[in-house]
Amino acid sequence: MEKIGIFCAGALGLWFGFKLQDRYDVVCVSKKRIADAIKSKGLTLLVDKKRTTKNINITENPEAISDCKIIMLASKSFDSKENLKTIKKYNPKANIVTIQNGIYTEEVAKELFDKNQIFPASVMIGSKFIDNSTIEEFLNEGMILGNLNNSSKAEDITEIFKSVGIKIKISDNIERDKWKKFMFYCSSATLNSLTATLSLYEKDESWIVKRALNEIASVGRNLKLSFDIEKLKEDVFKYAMNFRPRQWNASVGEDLKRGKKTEIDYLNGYVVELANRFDIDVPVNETLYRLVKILQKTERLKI
Ligand SMILES: NC(=O)C1=CN([C@@H]2O[C@H](COP(=O)(O)OP(=O)(O)OC[C@H]3O[C@@H](n4cnc5c(N)ncnc54)[C@H](OP(=O)(O)O)[C@@H]3O)[C@@H](O)[C@H]2O)C=CC1
Ligand SMILES: CC(C)(CO)C(=O)C(=O)O
Repeated sequence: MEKIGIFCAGALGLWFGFKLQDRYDVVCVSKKRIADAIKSKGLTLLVDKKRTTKNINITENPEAISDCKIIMLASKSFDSKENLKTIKKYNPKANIVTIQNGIYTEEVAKELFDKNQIFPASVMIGSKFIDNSTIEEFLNEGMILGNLNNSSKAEDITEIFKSVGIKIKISDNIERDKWKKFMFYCSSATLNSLTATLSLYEKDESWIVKRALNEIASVGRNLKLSFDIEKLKEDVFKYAMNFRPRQWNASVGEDLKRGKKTEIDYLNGYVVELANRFDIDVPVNETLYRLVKILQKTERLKI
């Protein structure tokens, strides 16, 4: 049986660990506070107020990933480089699934690993911490997985996820699908993080979503992308206008509420960085970016 490692399992990584351990040999590597809590109480998943608790294999020792065939990197983007180096140290031949929002982690992974070991995923599953041993699923629209080299391994990994009931599709162009999520995040999820809005189709929200997407497309036109950024922009806008979550706690907002560092430098901050490179103005993305940075400092949203 394939052994699967969830490296740096937090809100989303633990969700995957919870599902995958039903059929596979899974080890989650987490911070000590989380590993200790789950070892003593089990991991509880809350879905629509229903609680299920399971015992999962969890440790804070990174060596535990050394015999895993598949490793899901589940840390935040700002930790990607360091954690990919740790994976390389303990298991240089592993197949690595990257679930980070944004497009940065795969860039680093390509520098450290062979392309056919990297399986980028775009995840539309929302999970947040209630406490160190309890997570809540608040959104489940499934995920898309792809690979950087044509290989049948992505299909095998997809089957593993499917076999435990995870909604998953295989991508015919994972660069496009990662950008799709990146554009949705920067235009819409950052807005949810700042305002708690659930209604992107309303006048004020759609005004921001549209302009943020136009700016990202203008930046994207300067890059060598393998897809039509104008079409993707239209697709993301349509998706956002039809998005009807009952609950939505975007991760940047969750981090602001907890007084934790956010991934904004790799989201709207990355749009700003690219725009500066090409001398383009991206005022809506830059404002969203700077607002998150200010809130990180003032802790105004901290509960
Ligand atoms: N949560 C969600 O709904 C979604 C998240 N994503 C993406 O998934 C990624 C993970 O997000 P999320 O689960 O919310 O983030 P979390 O912060 O909840 O999880 C990451 C965990 O990794 C831990 N960590 C960091 N370094 C190490 C290490 N060396 N050893 C052990 N643990 C470590 C962190 O600890 P500490 O907190 O102490 O730093 C944290 O507990 C992000 O890139 C996000 O963009 C994508 C879709 C949805
Ligand atoms: C929950 C979801 C899918 C959209 O906001 C997400 O990617 C995140 O918040 O990190």
